[in-house]
Amino acid sequence: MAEAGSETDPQLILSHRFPETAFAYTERDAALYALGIGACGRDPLDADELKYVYHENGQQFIKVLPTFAALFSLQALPEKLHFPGLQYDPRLLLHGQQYIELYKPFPSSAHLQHKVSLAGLHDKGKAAVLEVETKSFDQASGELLCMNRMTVYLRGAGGFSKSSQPFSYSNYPPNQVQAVKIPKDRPFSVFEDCTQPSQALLYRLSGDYNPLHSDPMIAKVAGFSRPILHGLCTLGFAVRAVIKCICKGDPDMVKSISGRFLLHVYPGETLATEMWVEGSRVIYQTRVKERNRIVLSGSVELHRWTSSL
Ligand SMILES: CCCCCCC[C@@H](O)CC(=O)SCCNC(=O)CCNC(=O)[C@H](O)C(C)(C)COP(=O)(O)OP(=O)(O)OC[C@H]1O[C@@H](n2cnc3c(N)ncnc32)[C@H](O)[C@@H]1OP(=O)(O)O
Repeated sequence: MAEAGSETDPQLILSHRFPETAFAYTERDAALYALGIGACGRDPLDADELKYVYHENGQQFIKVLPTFAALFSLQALPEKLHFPGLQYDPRLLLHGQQYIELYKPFPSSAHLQHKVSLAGLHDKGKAAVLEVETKSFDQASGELLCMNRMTVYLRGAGGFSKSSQPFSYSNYPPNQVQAVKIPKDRPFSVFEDCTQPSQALLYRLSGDYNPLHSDPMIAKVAGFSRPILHGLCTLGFAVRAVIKCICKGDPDMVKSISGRFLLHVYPGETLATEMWVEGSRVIYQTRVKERNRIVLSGSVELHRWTSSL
C-alpha cells in the first residue's frame, strides 16, 4: 500500500486551472441562508434580524448578510474537491479557515461569475492544507463583489514533501493565518445563541451537502459521535453576533471577516460569542457552552470607526 500523501504531486496540484462558473441567487436563497445561521431563532420579531428574511415596513428588498458571501467558495467548486496529483479521503476533510473581503453590500438577488484559483498548499505531515481563492463578480456590471479564501484541512493527506515551506502562488492575505490573539481583558460583549438539533439539516439547504453534517455513518468514519455542524454555519452565528452587538444591527459595516475553526460543534449546542473592540477591528471567539470549549476564533474589520462605543 502507498504511504499517505506519497502519491501527492504539489506541482501538478498547483498547475490545476478551474473553469469559471456562473451562479444566480434570489431573495429566497438569502432568507433561507439567514434562517440556517439562526437569524430570528431567538425571537421571530427581532427588529435587528427580521430584515434578513422579510420585507419589513414596506422595505423593498431583504438585507443580505455578509457571511452569505462564504457560500460562493463552495458554489464555485465541483461537488468533490478533486485535482490531478491530490490524494485524500474526502470523509476526513475538515474546514480549517475562512477569510472574506467584501467590496460592496450584496444586492438581494444577483447573477454572479466566480473565478477560482488555488492560493496555497501546505504539507503539515499528518494533514495537507489547501487554500482556495474565489473572486465573485456581478455579471451585469462586471464589478468585483467579494473575495473568499477557504482553507481545507485534509487529514491523512500530508507527508508528500521534505520541506516545511508552503507551496503557494502568493502571500497576499491571509495565507494560512495563525489563530487570532485573544485579549486578556474582559470581553466588550458576549452574545449567546442556541443552535437547533436540526441546524445542520436546515443549513445544508444553502448548498453544502457534505454528508458529514447529515449522515451518522459518515460522521463516525470521520471520528465524530454524530453529524457535526458546518463550519460556515458556526461562522454565520458568530458574525451575526458581531453585527448585533457591535454594529447596532447594520450588516453593511462589515468589511472583512476571518475565522479559524478550532473544534467541531454538534447541532443543538449553545454558542457564546465573546467580542473585543480594537479600533475598527472586532476580535471574537466562540465557545460551546455545554463543553466549555472554544470552537472558533477570528476577527471582523469594520468600515466605520467604532470609538463611539
Ligand atoms: C468541495 C469541497 C469544499 C469543502 C469545504 C468545507 C466543507 C464543510 O462541509 C466541512 C466542514 O464544515 S467541517 C466543520 C468545521 N470544521 C471543524 O470542525 C474543524 C475544527 N478544527 C479541528 O478539528 C482541528 O483544529 C483540526 C483537526 C483542523 C486541526 O487539529 P490538529 O490536527 O490537532 O492540528 P494541530 O496539531 O493543532 O496543527 C497542525 C498544523 O495544522 C495547522 N492548523 C491547525 N488547525 C488549523 C485550521 N483550523 N486551519 C488551518 N490550519 C490549521 C497548525 O497551524 C499546524 O501547522 P504548523 O505545524 O505549521 O504550526
